Amino acid sequence: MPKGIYNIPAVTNEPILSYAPGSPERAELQATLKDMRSREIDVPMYIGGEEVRTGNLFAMTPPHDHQHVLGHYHQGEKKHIQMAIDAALAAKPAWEAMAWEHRASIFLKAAELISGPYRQKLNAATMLGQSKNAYQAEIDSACEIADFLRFNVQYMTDIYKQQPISSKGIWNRVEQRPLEGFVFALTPFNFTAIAGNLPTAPAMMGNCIVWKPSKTAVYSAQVLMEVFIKAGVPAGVINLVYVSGPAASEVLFSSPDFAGIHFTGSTGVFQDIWKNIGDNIHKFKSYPRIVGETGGKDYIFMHPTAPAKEVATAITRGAFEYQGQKCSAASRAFIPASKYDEVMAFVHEDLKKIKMGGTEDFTNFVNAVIDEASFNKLASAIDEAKASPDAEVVAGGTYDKSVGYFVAPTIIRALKHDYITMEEELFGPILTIYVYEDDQVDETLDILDKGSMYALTGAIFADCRYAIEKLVKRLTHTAGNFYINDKPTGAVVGQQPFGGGRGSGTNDKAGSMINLLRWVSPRTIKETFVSATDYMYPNFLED
Ligand SMILES: NC(=O)c1ccc[n+]([C@@H]2O[C@H](COP(=O)([O-])OP(=O)(O)OC[C@H]3O[C@@H](n4cnc5c(N)ncnc54)[C@H](O)[C@@H]3O)[C@@H](O)[C@H]2O)c1
Ligand SMILES: N[C@@H](CCC=O)C(=O)O
Repeated sequence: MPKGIYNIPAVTNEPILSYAPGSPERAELQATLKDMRSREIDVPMYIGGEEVRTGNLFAMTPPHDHQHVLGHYHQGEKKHIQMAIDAALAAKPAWEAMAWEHRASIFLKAAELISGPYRQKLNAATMLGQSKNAYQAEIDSACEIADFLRFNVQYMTDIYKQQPISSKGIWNRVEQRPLEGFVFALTPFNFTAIAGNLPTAPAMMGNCIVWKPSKTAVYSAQVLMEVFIKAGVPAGVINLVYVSGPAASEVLFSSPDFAGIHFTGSTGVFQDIWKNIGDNIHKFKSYPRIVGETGGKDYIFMHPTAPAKEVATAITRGAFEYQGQKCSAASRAFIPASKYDEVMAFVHEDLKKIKMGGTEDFTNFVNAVIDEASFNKLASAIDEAKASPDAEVVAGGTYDKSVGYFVAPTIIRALKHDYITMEEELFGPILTIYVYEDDQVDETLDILDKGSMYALTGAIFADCRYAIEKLVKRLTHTAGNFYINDKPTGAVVGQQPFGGGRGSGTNDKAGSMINLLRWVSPRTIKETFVSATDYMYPNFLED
């Protein structure tokens, strides 16, 4: 039993290491990459604390070197999902009963392991398996995941501390119960931090989890699981399975104990999942919590007063870092006609210098896209733009999949504001620019607002405070994360809580108290110190 009302250690963001030539972290990361690349690993599923091997092996390969095998994972089938559900339900009573400070300790320890002894292993796994360069891996698989774990522990205690008032003679309390049943964490390929956050956020609040990562991010998911086990997550609390999404959904959404889904991925998949849950609603013991952060058509809007160099830099970083595979990546830009040539001149200067290649060569700014399906989709979009009378490819436009899935940073100029790549998410290093007449700011804002189903991130650039004020107001519902004079990527846990509206998701803000509140079901307790002994109220008495 707790013998105190504890405060957790002060929480701050994990510092980003530089990996500059000669730095110790660069040497350590290079040695880890060499070691991990040189051997093949065997990756089991983890169900109820047991390593489960099926012998149905799938190869894991670096997207930038697809003939090199990093190892194999054991693919499961529907019965493994049922085993994971059973394990989660079996682990639940003890986990739910554990005092919060012990849950907190486990996840704070996981953060320390990630920022310390596991830092380079998790970075190297992300670099090799998901083709992130050292900087992109560091901000994701070292800093963002450590921040999620630490800040969420802080938010958990803040939630527990929020209590109602009590009148004289009574004591009101709110108890934050975990959900009844299990939570399904369905995670995307593009951020190791998100893959780690989706199972741990509900687990921290006392829930037990079935976790299915993307098949293209199993290599780093395995390292995350190693960390969770080392940190002391008990058997059955987080069960990691590799089963196809549709097969997993069929079993999970038929279980009466399904209590919620924590999803990040594409909008189409989320909408199918929502429908599926709706169709099965009569089967569940409670109304499942549905939390999903999905796609985007994130924008940069340049006002005629904005400086060209700053906008060009935001384009290069915001659209092409991690090959544009951030849900936050700029994929459409609105540039005034008077500034277009100047902005493009700066962007061309950047693109001339950018190197593209594998992640083990630290000088490569751009690496490979995640897999062949993505490569083919991006290559087709480029070919269609080249052939279309409504578009022009004004930068990049080349691709090659002979060694890795490489697509050069590409800019399409849309000659019509509703050209397809102005509206649909491609999820790759392709930015579409629409050039507007300087005196058509209002009309262009309407196009921006109505031109896509998404509302995830957006950035405005302006050098006039009246213009900034106007744009902030006019674009209220176009982005859940809005940037003034900065690129639309790179939200930091604790500083810019992340998530979007409209088709981009439920906007439950990953790494915030709002998100953690979705994983609890509060019970209000009223205790009366001296109970009433007379049913009568004074107004019923005779004069
Ligand atoms: N809004 C955000 O915070 C955010 C963050 C990261 C990524 N994203 C979005 O994620 C997408 C990229 O990630 P992705 O390619 O891994 O997404 P995805 O939708 O293809 O996959 C996400 C997860 O769902 C599973 N899945 C795929 N099809 C399924 C189906 N039919 N039924 C059940 N599960 C299925 C996948 O195996 C994976 O584990 C982009 O659209 C991006 O914008 C959004
Ligand atoms: N925190 C990241 C989230 C990206 C999602 O894929 C960003 O803001 O760029």
